[in-house]
Amino acid sequence: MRNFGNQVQFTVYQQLEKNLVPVSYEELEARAKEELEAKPFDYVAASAGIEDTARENNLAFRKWKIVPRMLRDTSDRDIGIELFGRKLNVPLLLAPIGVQSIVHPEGEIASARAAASMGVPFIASTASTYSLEKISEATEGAEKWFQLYWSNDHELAASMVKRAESAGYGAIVITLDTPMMGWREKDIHHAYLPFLEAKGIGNYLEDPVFRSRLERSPEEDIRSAIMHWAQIFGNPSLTWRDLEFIRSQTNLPILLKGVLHPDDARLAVESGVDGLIVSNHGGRQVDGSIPAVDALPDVVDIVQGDIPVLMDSGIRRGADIVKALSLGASAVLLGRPYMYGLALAGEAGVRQVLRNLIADFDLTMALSGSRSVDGLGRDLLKKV
Ligand SMILES: Cc1cc2nc3c(=O)[nH]c(=O)nc-3n(C[C@H](O)[C@H](O)[C@H](O)COP(=O)(O)O)c2cc1C
Ligand SMILES: CCCCCCC(=O)C(=O)O
Repeated sequence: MRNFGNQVQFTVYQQLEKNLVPVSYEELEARAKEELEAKPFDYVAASAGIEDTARENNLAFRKWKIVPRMLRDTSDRDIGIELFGRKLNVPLLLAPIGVQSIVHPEGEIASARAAASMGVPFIASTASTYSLEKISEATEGAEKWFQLYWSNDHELAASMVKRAESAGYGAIVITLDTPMMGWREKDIHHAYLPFLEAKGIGNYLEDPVFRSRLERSPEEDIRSAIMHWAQIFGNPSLTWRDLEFIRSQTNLPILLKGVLHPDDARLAVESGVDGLIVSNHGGRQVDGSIPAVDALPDVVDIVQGDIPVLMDSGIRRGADIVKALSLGASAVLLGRPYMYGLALAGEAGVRQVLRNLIADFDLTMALSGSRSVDGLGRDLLKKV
């Protein structure tokens, strides 16, 4: 994408087009809170424990300061990157987020379409409302990845991976940090989990292995299907050795999401995976864990460029992307902000969130003295 973030042009655009969603993240969240019922809003917005990690994910970005460079001719810019042999318009993907229909009936279909229209890969969650095939059909030809929740039924995990490969997904993201859900006090208070409704496990309900485990079809007996899901969804017994099993199921690139410790990053490289996503799941799993952006430099250092390192957890503005890339991330994943855009205005809302973020990134990169993502490095940052 070239020269996207001219603020004067953007202001003209805002005058011509209706502003569907607030520009500021804080207002976006506040408006989503007004729009949604308390249970789904809290499911999206809240995190584990006292939510220190969720808060610090954002604050940690603000401790890294950009030291902009001048007189570097940033008139002609390109924010594109190459990842796994494919060109991306921008170093940004939509993070896997399950059960999106709790905020908008079109759920993942709307988000994936918005992402496709901006050239941003969508990462479909195992826990999607819509099946991975339906998401793929709705965005034919667009780059998208599949995120695997590795259930304790290995045949089911293999089936999900095969389905993703047949449906045209370009990479498999295995999420490691959620073999069980974290202690999320608001959800426990509301006694709410979206997976206890049929739409919450939509992608599972269309899986042939999942269906083969049920005595009666989900159409006949949805309660038993949900109870079965509750027994199989997580697998805390997994170890590094188990990765060989998924590797044997697919030739697609495999990324591990949820790595924070440099020793795990080393194990990941040794295990032969193709990429890492430094993430603390938006603070939803281990409250008190290190902010993702603070974990990033040590992971990048230990990986030494052997495989790409992506990151998420706390990306809110263009400066956050500039900082993550300067610390060595190849790309970042956007989470909650797009869910709020979806809640407020469906596909168009997600598109506007993306448009604003990408323009902010392009502009901030240029004003920091870089013409391209390659120009971003640690020399541009100071931690205070
Ligand atoms: C409502 C919600 C559902 C999520 N569902 C998934 C999921 O199904 N799979 C997954 O790997 N991560 C999931 N995540 C974590 C995101 O992929 C991402 O790591 C996180 O949102 C980043 O934090 P941020 O949104 O605060 O930036 C979910 C996050 C939220 C907020
Ligand atoms: C696969 C079962 C749990 C999905 C939880 C979705 C999720 O990641 C979240 O943070 O919520």
